[in-house]
Amino acid sequence: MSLLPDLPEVSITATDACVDFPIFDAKSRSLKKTMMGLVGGNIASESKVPIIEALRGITLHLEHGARVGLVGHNGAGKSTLLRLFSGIYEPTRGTAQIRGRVAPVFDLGVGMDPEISGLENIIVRGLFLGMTRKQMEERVDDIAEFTELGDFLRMPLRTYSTGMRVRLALGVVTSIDPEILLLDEGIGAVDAAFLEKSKKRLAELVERSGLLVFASHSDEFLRELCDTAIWMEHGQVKRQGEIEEVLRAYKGHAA
Ligand SMILES: Nc1ncnc2c1ncn2[C@@H]1O[C@H](COP(=O)(O)OP(=O)(O)OP(=O)(O)O)[C@@H](O)[C@H]1O
Repeated sequence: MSLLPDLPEVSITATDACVDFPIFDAKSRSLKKTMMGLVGGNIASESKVPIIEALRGITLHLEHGARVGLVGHNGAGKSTLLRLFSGIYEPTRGTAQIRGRVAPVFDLGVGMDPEISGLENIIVRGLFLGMTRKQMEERVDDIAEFTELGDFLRMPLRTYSTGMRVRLALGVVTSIDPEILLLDEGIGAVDAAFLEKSKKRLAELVERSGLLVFASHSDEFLRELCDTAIWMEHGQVKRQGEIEEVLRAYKGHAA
């Protein structure tokens, strides 16, 4: 962590940050022959062990009020950037300073226990996202109603279908009050009517979050929740700016 003075209360500041993944069990000969594709990070092959340079030279500053969409091809570095912002990854080189309470929403199922009931999972998942037990107890009835799961909320989570689990997870996630909300797309498993209902709650969640970074392949969702965007390519920031402008440049490049 670097010592940067006078940063606002809620902010993300990265300076020349890199994240490398050394791959110890790769077939290095075939890797060297591989052409650089459109998809994926950069593979450095000068060293004995191939290194995937998932993020390279990331320099950016985001403050309270920022609503930033992340776009880019598969493997461009969007999820790795979100993990860097959440503190899950430390930069291999450079610095990343995160100020504020972070709610990382990457995998809706993380933090859920299959053996306990839906109601108990609501509390546990809330704690995992940085809420207190008291806050979650105050919200549990509202979340229960939103999920429309009825008596199933008293059944162990392992008895739920995928869509039922997503309903529960979305109910909890959209009830929290984060300072920094990091969203990775992954809410496709619910039926259309429930998704429509969730969009409103998601929009309200974003409204009360201090700072949002949202990785998605859906232009519609990005436009709904974000006003600026970052286009990632091969682990680098290719473009950053107003959302329509970045989407246009990204789409133009892909065509
Ligand atoms: N744990 C890991 N170990 C090794 N390489 C990884 C790991 N996580 C990501 N990578 C590599 O880092 C690069 C960036 O991956 P990342 O998951 O950040 O991409 P993404 O933009 O989120 O892609 P997608 O749109 O497919 O989710 C890719 O080349 C990927 O192979």
